[in-house]
Amino acid sequence: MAVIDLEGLTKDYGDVRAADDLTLTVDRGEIFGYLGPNGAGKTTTIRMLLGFISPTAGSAQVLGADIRDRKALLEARRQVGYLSDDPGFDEEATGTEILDLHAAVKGGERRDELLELFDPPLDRQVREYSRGNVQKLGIVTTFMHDPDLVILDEPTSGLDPLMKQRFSEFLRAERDRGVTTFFSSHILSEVRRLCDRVGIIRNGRLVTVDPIETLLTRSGKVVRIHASESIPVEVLNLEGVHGLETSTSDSSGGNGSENGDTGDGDSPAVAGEQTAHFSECAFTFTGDINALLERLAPYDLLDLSIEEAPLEDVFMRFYGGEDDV
Ligand SMILES: Nc1ncnc2c1ncn2[C@@H]1O[C@H](COP(=O)(O)OP(=O)(O)OP(=O)(O)O)[C@@H](O)[C@H]1O
Repeated sequence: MAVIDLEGLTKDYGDVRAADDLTLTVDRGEIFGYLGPNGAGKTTTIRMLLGFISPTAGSAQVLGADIRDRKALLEARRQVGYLSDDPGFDEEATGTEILDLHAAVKGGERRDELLELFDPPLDRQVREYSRGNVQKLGIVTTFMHDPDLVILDEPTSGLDPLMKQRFSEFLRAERDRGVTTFFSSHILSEVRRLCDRVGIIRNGRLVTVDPIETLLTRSGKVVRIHASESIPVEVLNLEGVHGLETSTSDSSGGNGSENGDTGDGDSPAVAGEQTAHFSECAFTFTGDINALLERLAPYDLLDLSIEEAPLEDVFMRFYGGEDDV
């Protein structure tokens, strides 16, 4: 069942189209990552889903409520937890006072349990809080009424690595209980660790919505080879070799070069002024690993590593090119 359902959702601020024809669904029990750089339209999308601003066009449903139906959305929002990128707590109030207020408005049956995990200094005024403590207080207010859906806008900003880890584990446990998470972020490593599917938004438009594995598969592997002998570069004239960098201690091959995409199937793997041989190389590989190993089999390798490409590379692939990626 779709917990969030966007259909052509669009928002204009004057001349700025902050959200452009967004269509996607988030299913029950899913952690959905909503990735994009600053100004991409993430917060605008979230604010429409919560009814803070109205769409210019299109529609959306949250827990079955049409966001344009004020009464239905208010009712649905009782089951929603929202962590803003700027919680805007009353600076004069203490943590305890803020939690009491939230509990009075929406309930707080999980308050104590959450405070065991995320422990802001409750007796102090929020004005004395560090960014991380504000965030911890925000996490408690978001989950304390045991919502079915949580919408989190950059939820880990300010948290130290230990707290980030704790928050990740907590979100996974919530998912196992059937809680749905819509998680906006520009931090790719945390999306990789946490999310089941990822939507990438850029200039208000959804560039792609994919399972995280698909993004990682598309991004390929980083391959590094170290050989005890010189290998002809032609060996890597293979579909799926990108950004080949070679070096050699061998006098026959020069000192190294970057060859760019080589294995597109049509063009020769090595054109122009590359080394003819290499003893060390690194490249991104989106092709068939078996074909690569077959090519390398005749050579004496000292080391071979095949690692997942950093998600940053995936991001660059979507953001680095032309407008209509
Ligand atoms: N109230 C507003 N009036 C005019 N333009 C706005 C308003 N709010 C946002 N925008 C513009 O809409 C676009 C999307 O902004 P939005 O805050 O949704 O992006 P974001 O992805 O959440 O960015 P960030 O990661 O920086 O929070 C930006 O160009 C922004 O300048």
